[in-house]
Amino acid sequence: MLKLDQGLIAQGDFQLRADFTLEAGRNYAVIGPSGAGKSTLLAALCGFVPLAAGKLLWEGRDITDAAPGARPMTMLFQDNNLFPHLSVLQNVALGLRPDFRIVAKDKEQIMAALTQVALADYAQVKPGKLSGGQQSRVALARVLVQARPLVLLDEPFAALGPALRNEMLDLLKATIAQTGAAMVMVTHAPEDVRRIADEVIFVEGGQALAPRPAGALMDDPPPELRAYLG
Ligand SMILES: Nc1ncnc2c1ncn2[C@@H]1O[C@H](COP(=O)(O)OP(=O)(O)OP(=O)(O)O)[C@@H](O)[C@H]1O
Repeated sequence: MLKLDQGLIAQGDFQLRADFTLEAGRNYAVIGPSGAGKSTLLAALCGFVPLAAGKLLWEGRDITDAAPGARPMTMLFQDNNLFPHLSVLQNVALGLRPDFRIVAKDKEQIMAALTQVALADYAQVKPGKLSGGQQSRVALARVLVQARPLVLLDEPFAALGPALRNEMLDLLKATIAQTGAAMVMVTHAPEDVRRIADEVIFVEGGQALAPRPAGALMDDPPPELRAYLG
């Protein structure tokens, strides 16, 4: 589905090599030490950082130089990226129609996404009136309406307490699974890996290793991963 072919990502003096394929509908966790390059890897996949070498292929099509908005993926940002002056409905609508030209069918789709995240009654409310968990659910609804085949998340829900975080991760997994999208999530928490991931991309020593099945890897981690997990 998404192939990073002999990829090299450079940020100043920092370099990260990555060569792997992501399959449709799978959930991937990206883990590794602080500063190893997890965020940089995500930024390169979604086009905020160009590849210094190598190619990015989507179903065989070269998207190495495609602009972020032209890629088959969407990103859920840690801070939710909600606009305070817009209503919940308008914030979600931005995912569908950046020009706000919403027709009846779009509104139905937005309300369906808000229903999925249990916020249908909050469509006209401004984000500032919502709790942290509710704000995260608005951001998730915006991802859902975009219906892209790949969803990237960089430490989502980090601002939430443990119980709410787990609730959000479960909701995320269930709703994304309904769309059939694959998910790539950066996380620092081993328990998130077990909760959500089919496979793990371990980033360390200037390399993003190819995905490995999560259960087996976490049950019997290789020495570098064991050192990271502590
Ligand atoms: N804009 C930039 N210019 C130069 N170097 C950068 C830039 N952004 C990140 N880096 C460097 O790239 C390296 C990887 O950073 P990155 O944030 O991707 O790591 P990370 O694994 O996500 O870390 P953390 O777990 O702490 O968030 C670091 O050495 C960082 O200093």
